[in-house]
Amino acid sequence: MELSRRRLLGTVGAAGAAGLVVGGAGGAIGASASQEDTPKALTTLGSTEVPFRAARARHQAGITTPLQANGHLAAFDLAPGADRKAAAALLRRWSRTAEELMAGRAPDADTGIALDAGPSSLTVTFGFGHSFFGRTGLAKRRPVQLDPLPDFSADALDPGRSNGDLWIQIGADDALVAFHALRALQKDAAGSARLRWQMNGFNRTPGATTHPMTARNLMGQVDGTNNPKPSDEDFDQRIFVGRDTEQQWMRGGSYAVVRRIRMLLDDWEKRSRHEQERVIGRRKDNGAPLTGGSETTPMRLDANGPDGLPVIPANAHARIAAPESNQGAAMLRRPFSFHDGYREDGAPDAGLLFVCWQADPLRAFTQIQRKLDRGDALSPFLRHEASGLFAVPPAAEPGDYVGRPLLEG
Ligand SMILES: C=CC1=C(C)c2cc3[nH]c(cc4nc(cc5[nH]c(cc1n2)c(C)c5CCC(=O)O)C(CCC(=O)O)=C4C)c(C)c3C=C
Ligand SMILES: [Fe+2]
Repeated sequence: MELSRRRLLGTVGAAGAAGLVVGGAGGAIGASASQEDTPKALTTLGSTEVPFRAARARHQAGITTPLQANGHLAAFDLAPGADRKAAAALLRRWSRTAEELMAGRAPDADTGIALDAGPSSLTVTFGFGHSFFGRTGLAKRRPVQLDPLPDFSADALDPGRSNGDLWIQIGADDALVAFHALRALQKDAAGSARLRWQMNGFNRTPGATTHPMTARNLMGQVDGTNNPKPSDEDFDQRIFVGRDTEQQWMRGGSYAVVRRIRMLLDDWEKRSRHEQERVIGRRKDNGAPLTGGSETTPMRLDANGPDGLPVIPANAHARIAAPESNQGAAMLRRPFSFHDGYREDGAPDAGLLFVCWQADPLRAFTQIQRKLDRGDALSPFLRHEASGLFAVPPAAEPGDYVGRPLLEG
């Protein structure tokens, strides 16, 4: 089976370069598994590889990488007695495993879960939580940006599903590839760290729509339209830590805020489409602002209707969260939807694993969430149930592991 996977992967480069698409993913994989002697090229979905360390980018994969269809978020706490040296050894193991898996190679003593599949845009991203620094004797190297987030009035946070010493974000366009990575990394942690919490998410599968589109969330809204774009002049400055940071090990890194936000879908779905659109300030069908145009047309926040009232209501989510309402603050939102079955009252336990990226959480997430907390029309339909804040260092240098400048610097 190992030989088969390697032979398959050997065809990836040629297939990918030629943009060859071999039917659906299931078809290609099914055929290869049953006909070991005649390996076929992987689909482009399966063969797409995201480099563990990009040649020019300093940041880890999984921040500006396009959203994948499957995601796992996991937080670990160091085991009692595990010190800085043990943490360094764990990050070394994790980095090696992540690099192998992202290249579509099986790690040692593999479970076989992802056999036959290519890398499928797998990304693995590592971060450090506030508590990590005290436990490893590195309190002096803890960035102020990791100071705990303030309490918000609508918070109903579960501490057991919040924060943690170490955080991993996994994304892949194949569910087995994503789970395989989660298992491999969890096994690597044995003896050094134990799982604190773990959450599973999903997004639309690439190829499900006629052309690439902004994702929809479980409320049915086009979500992600007004994200900062890598082509924006101030993108790097907003999302990645700059050279003037006190903690040089974070230069080129970013801060991730993670929130498990349950949606009160029974209440939401009772509202008319017109009401739902006024809650956000954008149309549901194409994501265009209520002031007209297409999805990418800027909102006209100063436009009034014939009744003299703002066309985009004063409490519309997109208005309150916009940089214009927040002294220019912006973040890169990169969420996964979640559905964890049904609650006792029959309501879906579903919503958004909200993950956002910024150079400074105080000036981005906290600034905006404070504003939303005071009068966002969307808030009555949401419950913030878990929260985390993590320092995500830059990518490892070749031959190195993520976080070495912190752990050995
Ligand atoms: C603190 C930050 C934010 C939280 C928490 C949040 C939750 C949340 N948002 C939606 C749905 C939409 N959000 C949209 C825009 C938008 N949201 C935030 C911030 C938070 N959202 C920002 C900064 C923006 C961009 C504002 C702008 O510049 O225009 C939109 C509109 C489309 C878009 O631009 O993405 C939707 C829809 C949900 C469902 C949710 C919690 C579950
Ligand atoms: Fe939002």
